[in-house]
Amino acid sequence: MELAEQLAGQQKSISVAEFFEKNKHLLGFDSPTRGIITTIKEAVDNSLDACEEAEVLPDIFVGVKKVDKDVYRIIVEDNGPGIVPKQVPFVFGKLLYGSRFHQIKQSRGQQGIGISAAVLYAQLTTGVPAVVISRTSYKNKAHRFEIMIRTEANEPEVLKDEEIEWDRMHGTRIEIEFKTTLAAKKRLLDYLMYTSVVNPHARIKADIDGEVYNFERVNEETIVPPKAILPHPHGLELGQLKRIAAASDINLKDFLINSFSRVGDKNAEEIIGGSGLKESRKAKTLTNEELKKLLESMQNVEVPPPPASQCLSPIGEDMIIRGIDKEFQLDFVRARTRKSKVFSGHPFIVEAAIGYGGKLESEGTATILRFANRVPLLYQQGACAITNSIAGINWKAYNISQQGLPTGPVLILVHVASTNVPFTSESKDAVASIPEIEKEIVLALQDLGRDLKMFLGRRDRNKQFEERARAVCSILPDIAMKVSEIVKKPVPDISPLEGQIMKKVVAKKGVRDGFVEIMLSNYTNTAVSLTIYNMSPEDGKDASPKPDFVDNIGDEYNKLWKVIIEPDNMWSAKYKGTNGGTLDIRGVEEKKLVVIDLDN
Ligand SMILES: Nc1ncnc2c1ncn2[C@@H]1O[C@H](COP(=O)(O)OP(=O)(O)OP(=O)(O)O)[C@@H](O)[C@H]1O
Repeated sequence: MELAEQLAGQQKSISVAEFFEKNKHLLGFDSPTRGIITTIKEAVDNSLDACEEAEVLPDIFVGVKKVDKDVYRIIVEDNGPGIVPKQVPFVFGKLLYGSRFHQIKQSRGQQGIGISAAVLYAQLTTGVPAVVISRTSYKNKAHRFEIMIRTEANEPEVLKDEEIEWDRMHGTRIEIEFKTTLAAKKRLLDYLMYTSVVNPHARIKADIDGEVYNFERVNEETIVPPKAILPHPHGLELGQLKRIAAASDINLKDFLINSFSRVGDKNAEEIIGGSGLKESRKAKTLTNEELKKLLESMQNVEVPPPPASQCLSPIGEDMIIRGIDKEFQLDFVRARTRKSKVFSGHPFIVEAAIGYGGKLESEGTATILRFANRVPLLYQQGACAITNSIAGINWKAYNISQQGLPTGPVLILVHVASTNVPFTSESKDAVASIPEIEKEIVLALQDLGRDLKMFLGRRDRNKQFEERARAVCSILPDIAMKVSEIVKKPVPDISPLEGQIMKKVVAKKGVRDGFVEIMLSNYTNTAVSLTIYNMSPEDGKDASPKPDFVDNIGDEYNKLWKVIIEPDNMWSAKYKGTNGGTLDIRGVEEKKLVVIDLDN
């Protein structure tokens, strides 16, 4: 037999499941340690996406349990809308099956591979089927499935499907067993923490081999789910245009207006004019050559950018700051949400934050948190446009040291949200280098860098001032003593002077000529909003100014004033009495307050 014929006999098509079984690394299953993180990430992404679509506040449980020497059971359970029973086998047992591939909107999942790839990985390493429980409403019973994938056909194989009682009203639970280790526990916890930072509306509870971790929500509002938009003429490729045209039965002008984002009467006419085609032609009758001409004209005509506000859901500056505050207690945090921009017809928004101090390591590379569509990116940091953009900034201009990447107690967060995040591979680890996106990242970080520089400058000035003031205050008692010896007078009280030098709030209380006097001076640089409590036997009815509140406690009266004192200003109150009682000041840090009792 001739070689060509021999080879012809060996040719056969392979299923996508077979392909990925051989090329697990492409989907993020390159090692058992990584497999556990990828599985949890895929399942948690799906849970968050599903909750967002159903507008419920996510309550997610993540469990990792050792069942044998090197076999762990991974559990992810959510309170989302659930999945109708007839879809369950396809969602978990067929690769490239999903609801989002053709939708143009921001979502975590896109390809319809993620969770079925985890099922595939499990059956490859342990041969144990995936268990899925799902319930769509309290009116329906939950279904429990045992599912495997028939790899050669890329079709699900349902080993069991039964109705069961389940305490969740609605939601989905997946249990997968595979060979792995817990070597990546730290990274897994980082993933959960980072997920919680950018999803502050989610509550995540994790039980990692008996140790429980809670990531609480700090926002009780659900996210407004992004809406799908039509494709934009500038982001289109010939194959897509062919598919859309084949499915339409209307004339060219209506086809352009109805099938594409932001195309109206005027630019539809312009596109048709530029293509040399007739307006009356039906889109589905266009030949390949004619479609090419149409596409060229679509890309040449100016069309307003796609409506990003509908299809994207940025986290927002306030929520980013709250998310960071929740998990990292820092001395400084600022965030920026940039305006939406477009690359190749795809809308995107860059958000960024910079944090400083707190418990961040003072040495070594800055903590960098990368996110795409609210999902933390944990691998391939070096290959990511986010990292490259950070390294490309001159951080020294913002008083941050740098060795390629910035170093020191700095946290940098970057979130790229898009209807089509350009990842470098299917495992969605790194954002590809797209000039429009990189430019936005750099602008956001430079803007934040300026804020950080101002904070550091102020902090250094304060530090310097405090050191000097402390030095002066340490010699004041000696000076007071010496002067009192010379002038033969009692040693004066130097506390008010100290307050003035150290830039504190000084509160004084004393009885003079049958009146109780309370005096406050603000020597700090900022206005202070204080609550003053004075507990004494006098009811203070004649007090000037009148207390905002008086509470009778036993034989005494607690008088309360709420005041705002500007820097270098003072406030005082006076009432008839012979016993000043006690003075308690709230609203200013203890280290910034001096309270002096003039009678003691
Ligand atoms: N917990 C869940 N609740 C409701 N629907 C779900 C859940 N998990 C998966 N789905 C549905 O199953 C589909 C397939 O999920 P899968 O993880 O395979 O792909 P994906 O999330 O769409 O994309 P990607 O491969 O990019 O992660 C989803 O598009 C969604 O419609």
